[in-house]
Amino acid sequence: MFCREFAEGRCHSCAHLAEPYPAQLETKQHSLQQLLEPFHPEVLLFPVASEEQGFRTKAKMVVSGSKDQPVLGILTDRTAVDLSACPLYPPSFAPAFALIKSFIQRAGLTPYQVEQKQGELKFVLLSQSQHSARFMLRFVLRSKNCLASIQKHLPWLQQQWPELEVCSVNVQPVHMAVLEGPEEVLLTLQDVLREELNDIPLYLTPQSFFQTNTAVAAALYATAKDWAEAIPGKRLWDLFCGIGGFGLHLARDNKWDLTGIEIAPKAIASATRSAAELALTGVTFQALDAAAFAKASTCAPDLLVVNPPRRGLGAALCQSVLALQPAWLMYSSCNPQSLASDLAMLSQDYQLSKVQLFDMFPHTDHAEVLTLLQRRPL
Ligand SMILES: C[S@@+](CC[C@H](N)C(=O)[O-])C[C@H]1O[C@@H](n2cnc3c(N)ncnc32)[C@H](O)[C@@H]1O
Repeated sequence: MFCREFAEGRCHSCAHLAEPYPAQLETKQHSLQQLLEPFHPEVLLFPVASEEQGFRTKAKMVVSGSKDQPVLGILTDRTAVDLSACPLYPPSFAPAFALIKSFIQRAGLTPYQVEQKQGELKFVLLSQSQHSARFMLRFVLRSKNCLASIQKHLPWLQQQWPELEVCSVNVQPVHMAVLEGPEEVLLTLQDVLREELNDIPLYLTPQSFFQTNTAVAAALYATAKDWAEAIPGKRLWDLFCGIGGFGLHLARDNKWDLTGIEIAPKAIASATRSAAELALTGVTFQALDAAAFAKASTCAPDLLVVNPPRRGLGAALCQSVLALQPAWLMYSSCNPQSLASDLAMLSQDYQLSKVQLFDMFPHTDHAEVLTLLQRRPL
């Protein structure tokens, strides 16, 4: 894949872009094998490859430059690098970024300048449904000072860009490297972007997590469903369920009674909507802290699915899992290091049965890893 910003040394986000993709995958698999060697995995499957470009369906752009010449991309050593032609995004993103820049000019949105603590527009966040090709756009602002201007000019943007389905403003007043704040102001009638993976409807909302590589996420959920098919039992928990990707795939044919737990209420509303659309019975989604839920539970599921943020499960939740003793544990991780720390605790009672790498983040050192663990015989 050719990238001008990489070739000319301005962007280093894809650290391994110069290596042929098969070699990148081989290196990642080798690192994973070494990292998980102490846990003696019974089966280490071949990695699931990604498309080499056009796979990233979610963009987080720092806005810099000026309101007349905005730059969407990254800031390295205080230099603005425009990434609106980044080949990681599908081809439909470049024209969308061009429209967003015109909109910034029209609405007079001054980019936030970190050094001077001046300006309003911090980030632009853009997601696209690969099912409908429609977009969700979010402006992260320092305050609501520009809100009226955004509202005034939004009909122009919608007219130019009929695929824009959801638009909102996030208010992030704090001067620190936090991407978004708690307050979200919805500007369109639609508040969800419908995605569909393996015939499962998923509803993306402004403040809910969704995977960055939709095609690899589809393969990940399909594999999780496959692995779960051979597992006996009825009770399934999906902790850190987000908008329900894992749980909904597994519960699709009503084999499992599913409890999905997630901290973000909007994500829980999305997951509940999908379950209703699929007419699933025996499914509950609740907005709760996963560790508190597990600690307060006395009855273990037969299969526990976990997909925590980068920090992993941590000691408290691992202790709850060891106390509950579910027969099977499926752990999907976006951070092999925290996965290994958690496995160091869990492996006292669990055998690592299967491992597979899903290359959600090509050209980087990051990897998504799906693992299946079975409780050792008592
Ligand atoms: C890596 S994402 C996985 C989401 C989902 N499983 C998916 O496939 O899209 C981690 C999720 O954990 C949620 N989360 C973070 N802290 C949490 C907590 N303490 N309890 C429950 N959920 C939490 C986040 O909101 C996010 O949706």
